[in-house]
Amino acid sequence: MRLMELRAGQRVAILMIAFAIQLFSHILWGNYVLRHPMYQHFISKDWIEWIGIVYYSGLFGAIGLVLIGLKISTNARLEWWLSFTTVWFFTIILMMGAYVSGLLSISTGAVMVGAVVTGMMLLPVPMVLSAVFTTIIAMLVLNDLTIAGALDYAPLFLDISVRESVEFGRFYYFSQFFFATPFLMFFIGIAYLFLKETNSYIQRIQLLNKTDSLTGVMNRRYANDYLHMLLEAADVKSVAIFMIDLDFFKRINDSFGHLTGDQALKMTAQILKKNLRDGDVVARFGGEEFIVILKNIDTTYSMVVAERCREAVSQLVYHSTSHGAISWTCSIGVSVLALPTEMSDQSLIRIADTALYQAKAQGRNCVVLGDSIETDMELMSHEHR
Ligand SMILES: Nc1nc2c(ncn2[C@@H]2O[C@H](COP(=O)(O)OP(=O)(O)OP(=O)(O)O)[C@@H](O)[C@H]2O)c(=O)[nH]1
Repeated sequence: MRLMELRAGQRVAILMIAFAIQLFSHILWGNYVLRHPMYQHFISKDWIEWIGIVYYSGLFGAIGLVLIGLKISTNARLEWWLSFTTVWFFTIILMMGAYVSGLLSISTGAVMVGAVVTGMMLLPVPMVLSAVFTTIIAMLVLNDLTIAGALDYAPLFLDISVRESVEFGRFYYFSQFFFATPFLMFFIGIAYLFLKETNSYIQRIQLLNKTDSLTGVMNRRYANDYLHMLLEAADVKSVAIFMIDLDFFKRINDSFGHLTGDQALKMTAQILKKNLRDGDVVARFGGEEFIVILKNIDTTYSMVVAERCREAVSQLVYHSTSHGAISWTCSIGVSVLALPTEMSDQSLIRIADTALYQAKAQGRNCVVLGDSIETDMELMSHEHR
């Protein structure tokens, strides 16, 4: 189950389960401290009882919100109210807890930051931000009242003379640590899941952006970018491209249907990949046209590889249930270029395209090498005109 795909109610439920666990751990802390004479002179019994009532009510409220969150189906209005109630319920109880245990304490700081970040991942951002701004203002006012002497600082813990002892110091910091840790673990866990999911979405989108959905090989945009990058790369000595076009493909579509045509395209893409090295790029350039881009390869070897691809395509057979065995061929135009060059990537493609037309004119199912020097001069004078 992905975090980002959860319904608003489910998100509220996750947040409230964590909150309920946190409140329960605070209640346990209160009961433990109250029962141990050693700690009793460190804490205010009245305040612990007061915050105990708040936390018990919070615990039941959180459980109620979990149940409502899991129960409501997708309903924009209900979801809005549920998220709104959750944000403010969470904020008010946390504010009360922060006041009694110290507005400037480690646990308050950790929860302030963590709650905002996690809240923005799970709940509507404007709601969370409005709660954050209100909390900041409330904290400023409470801090000011504390400084002015109208309120006690961290009233849960007893008076200043006790606060100065080593035992109290240990008790206070251990308590703060205990208050902050479960919250922090939850925040870190949610942030980790969120980042993991975001990264996998980004990778998926990047992949979809550069692959052809039918055949699974790269798309034309990627091929153009890659070729452009190769021509500029300092460590590339030569580039070869094959323009590959299936022969009489219209006939396959017309005689056996488009789905069979699609199968032929997929099988062609796969066999081309199989006959090339890992670093070579195969992309679908148009309808029934593919481009192959190879680097650091000479003309002789390019022709060997192109011939191997042509041969492999001609041996493909698609077994159709209604039409039996279907096979097809392809024509290939090759252009090879030593680098560095003044020539553009588009010129290199045009040379291979011209060679491809020649292959079609020569009867198809063959490989023709483009005359890069002649075409090069022609194209360059064309480009400079
Ligand atoms: N099934 C299928 N067919 C496609 C796709 N894209 C293009 N085509 C078909 O590919 C065919 C290309 O036909 P033409 O350009 O006339 O070329 P051809 O029949 O292959 O003939 P030559 O290239 O001259 O050998 C058309 O019928 C297009 O409809 C596709 O994604 N799937």
